[in-house]
Amino acid sequence: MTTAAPSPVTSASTAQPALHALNLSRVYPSGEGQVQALAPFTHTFPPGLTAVVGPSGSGKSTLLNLLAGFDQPTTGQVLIGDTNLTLLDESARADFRLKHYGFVFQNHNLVSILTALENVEFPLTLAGLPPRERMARARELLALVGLEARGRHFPAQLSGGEAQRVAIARALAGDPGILLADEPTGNLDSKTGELVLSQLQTIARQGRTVVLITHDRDIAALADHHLQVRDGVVGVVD
Ligand SMILES: Nc1ncnc2c1ncn2[C@@H]1O[C@H](COP(=O)(O)OP(=O)(O)OP(=O)(O)O)[C@@H](O)[C@H]1O
Repeated sequence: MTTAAPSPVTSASTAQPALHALNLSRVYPSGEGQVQALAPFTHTFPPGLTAVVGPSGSGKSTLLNLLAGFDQPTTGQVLIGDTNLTLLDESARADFRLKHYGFVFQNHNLVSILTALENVEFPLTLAGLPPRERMARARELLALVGLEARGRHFPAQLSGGEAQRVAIARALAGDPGILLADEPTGNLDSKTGELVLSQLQTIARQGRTVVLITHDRDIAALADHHLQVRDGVVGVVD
């Protein structure tokens, strides 16, 4: 008996590599001295939704930037499956990110002159997918975030929550195993924020590793796993 392959939209199609932070730390120069933005920290981010909370300036974005390979650690490594992200040069890191990571930020950063559908299609165009395939996939992704009826709307015609859900659909275009979200609900009222969070939960339940930075404790409470950052020290909250 043959089993149909799972749709790439409903489950992350690539084998799910674990995301490991190994003795990861970051020290920044500050005036004459230094600031330890992140103290050495070892953790495996499991598939599912991990919320990272902590006060302003505690080191959350530093952690996310290191996990993404946007910034290089002072000590330690980021391992994704067999790949040591920290040892890759900048262009190889960018390449790896394109294939394995999706990003959602506080501002949805949608292109204002493109429709919702075209915004989701955009990374697929860059990836060289033929027009028919990329439109079909963009439609599936919009449906995944419950916005199949909004494909022709421009960002200015969408609510903040809808625009953020389009941004989530766009982040999933490359079928990444890892989704990093920095305050994606920061500009939304609490009800809309919970709706966006529920989309992230759906994505996480498909086997992806989703890391969510948030100031909002109610939003964080809905995650599967919890980390707290204080003065650069990361702790697991049970
Ligand atoms: N490029 C940099 N150079 C020097 N110091 C930095 C740099 N980036 C961050 N820092 C410092 O590192 C510490 C952690 O900053 P980080 O941005 O990670 O905090 P955060 O928890 O994300 O804050 P927020 O919630 O306000 O975004 C802060 O003291 C910050 O001033």
